[in-house]
Amino acid sequence: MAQVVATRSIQTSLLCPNSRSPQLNPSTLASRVFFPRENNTTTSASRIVAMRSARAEPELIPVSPEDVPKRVEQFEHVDVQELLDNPVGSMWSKPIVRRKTKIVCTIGPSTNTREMIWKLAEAGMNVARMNMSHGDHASHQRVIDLVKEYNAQSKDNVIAIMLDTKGPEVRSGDLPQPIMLTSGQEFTFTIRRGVGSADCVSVNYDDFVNDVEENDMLLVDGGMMSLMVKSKTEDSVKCVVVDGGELKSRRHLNVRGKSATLPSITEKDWDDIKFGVDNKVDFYAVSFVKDAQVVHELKNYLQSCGADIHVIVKIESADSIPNLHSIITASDGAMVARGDLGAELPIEEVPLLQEEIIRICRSMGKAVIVATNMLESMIVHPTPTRAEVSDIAIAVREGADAVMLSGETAHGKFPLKAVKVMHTVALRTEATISGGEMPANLGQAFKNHMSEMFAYHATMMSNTLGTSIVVFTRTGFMATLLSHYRPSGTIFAFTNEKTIQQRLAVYQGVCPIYMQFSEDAEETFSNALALLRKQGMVKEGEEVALLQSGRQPIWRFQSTHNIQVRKA
Ligand SMILES: Nc1ncnc2c1ncn2[C@@H]1O[C@H](COP(=O)(O)OP(=O)(O)OP(=O)(O)O)[C@@H](O)[C@H]1O
Ligand SMILES: CC(=O)C(=O)O
Repeated sequence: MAQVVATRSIQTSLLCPNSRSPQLNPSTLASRVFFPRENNTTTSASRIVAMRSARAEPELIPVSPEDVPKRVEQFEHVDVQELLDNPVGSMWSKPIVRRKTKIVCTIGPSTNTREMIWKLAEAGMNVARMNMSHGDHASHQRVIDLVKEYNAQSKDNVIAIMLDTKGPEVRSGDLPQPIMLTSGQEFTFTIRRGVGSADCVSVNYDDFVNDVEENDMLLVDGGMMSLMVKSKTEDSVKCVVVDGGELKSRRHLNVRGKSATLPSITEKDWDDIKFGVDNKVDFYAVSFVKDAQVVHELKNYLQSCGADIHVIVKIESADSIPNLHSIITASDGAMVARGDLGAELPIEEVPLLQEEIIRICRSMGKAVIVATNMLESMIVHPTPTRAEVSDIAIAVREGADAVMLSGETAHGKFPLKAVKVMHTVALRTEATISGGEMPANLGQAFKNHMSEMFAYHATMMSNTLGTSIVVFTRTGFMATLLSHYRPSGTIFAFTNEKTIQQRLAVYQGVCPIYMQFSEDAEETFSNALALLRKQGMVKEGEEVALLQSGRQPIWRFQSTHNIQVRKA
C-alpha cells in the first residue's frame, strides 16, 4: 500500500531516548540514517545492501508505480547500525511503519482524470477535496464517481471524499483584462453590477460598503495586493493602493480584522450540500464558520435527510476566533484554513492559531487538518522550498491528523511530486516523534468511561510491546478514539461499513479496512489477521494488540470488551 516505505526500526532506533543512538546530533544522524549514494569501497551501507539481498525480500511497498525499480532508495532511512547488530531475520519480524499523518488533495484541472486519481491514490492521497468555489456539479460528479470507482476496486486503500463549500466569499468582479495597480494610485470598488474598468471594479457583496470603514485595509488574494479605504459613498468604496500588482477577474477580497456580515452557509452552499447528500460524500469542509449555531443548523439538516456526513469547520474568519471552543465542540473536526485566516487576521497570528486549533482539537478528540500554501512553490517548480518542508514537519509534530494540498494538486504542474514530498516529509518527521511511552493524558479525563479506558490501555500495551493495534468497529468510534491517543503502531481498523471505512481515512495513524464480520468473534479475529497477512500489512508471526470494545460492542454475548495480544 502507498504509505508503506520503511520498517519500524527507524522509529525505535532513531528516537528512543534509551537506544544506542541517544542523541540526534547532525553527525550521528547523517552516519546512521542516510546511505551514501556514491561509494565504490565496501562501507557499512554497501554491506547492508548485500546482507539485505541475501535475505528474504522485506515488505517494501512502492509509493507509486514509478518507484518500483528504485528499491535501494527506499532504504535510505533504514537504520544501518541496527541492521548490522541484529542477527539475520530478527529485524524483519518487527511491524512495518506506515505514514500516520494523512494527505488531503484538492482535485482540479491537473488531477481530475481517472489516471491521475489512481496515481494520486497510489502516491499517498487519503482524502480527495472538491472546492465548490470552482467547477460545476457535473465536473465534481465525475471526480466523485472516479474516487468511488477507485475505492471499489482497491484491496488495501481507501480515499475519503470531502466537499468544501464556497461560503460567503467576497470577490471582485470580472474584468475584460487584468489591470496593473501601482502604489499610491486611487482605485474604487463598487456594489454596482458589471463594472470593470481601469479604476473601478464591482464587488459581489451588497453590504460591502456598510462593512468597511475609513482606514480599513483591503487585501486582494490574501495579501498579494493591499488597498487602504479612503472614503465611501452610497455604493462605492474609494481606496488608495498600498501594495500594487496585477488585478485579475474574480479575486478574493478580505478586510483585515473583519469578517463579512454574511451567513456562513449561502444559498449556493445549501445547493452544494444537497449535492453532497445525494452523492454520500464523507465530509463537508464548511467555509467561514463564525459560531456553533451554523454547525448545529447543518447537522440538523443532515439528520433530517438521514445523511451520515461529518462536518469539518474551516477556521478562517476573524469572528470565529472568540468562539473556537464552541465551534469545534459542535463539529467533527476543524481545518486551519490559513489562506483566509492570514488575511482576516494579522499574518503573524497564523502559526500561533494553528498550534492552538490543533491543541483544542486534540484535547477534544476531533480531527484536525492543516491547509494552504504547504508546498505552494511546487505549483510551478518540481522541488519545494526548505521553508515549505519545515512547514509540513511542524504540522506533523504539532499532531495534525492531516495536511492538505490545494493549488499544488488542483492546477499545479507537479501534483504527484507534491504528494510524494508530503509523504516523505511526514514519514521522516514521524520517525523523530518518540513513541513507546505513555499515551497523552487524555485518559484521565475519561477514566470513568469503559471505551476510553480500553483505548488508553490498548495504546499502552501496543506501545510497550511495540506492536500494531487491530480494532473492530461498526461506527468508527473506537478507531478514532485510539487515533487520538496516538499509539506508536498502526491502528488497523476493521469495519463492516463502507462509509465508516472511508471516513476513517482522515484520522492519524488509522488504516481502515472493510471486512464482513461473522457472528462468531473468534472467526472474525482470525479472518482479520489472515487478511492482514495476505495483504502484507503484517508478517507471519508478528504480534498485534487486538481490541474489541466501544459504545456498541459487536459481539455482545461472547466478548463485549477485550484486549489481547496475538500472533498473526
Ligand atoms: N474544480 C476546479 N476546477 C477548476 N479549477 C480549480 C478547481 N479546484 C481548484 N481549482 C484551481 O486551483 C486553485 C487552488 O485551489 P484552492 O482550493 O486553493 O482554491 P481557492 O482557495 O478558492 O483559491 P482562489 O482564491 O484562487 O480561488 C484555485 O484557485 C483554482 O484556480
Ligand atoms: C483552505 C482555505 O479555504 C483557506 O486557506 O482559506
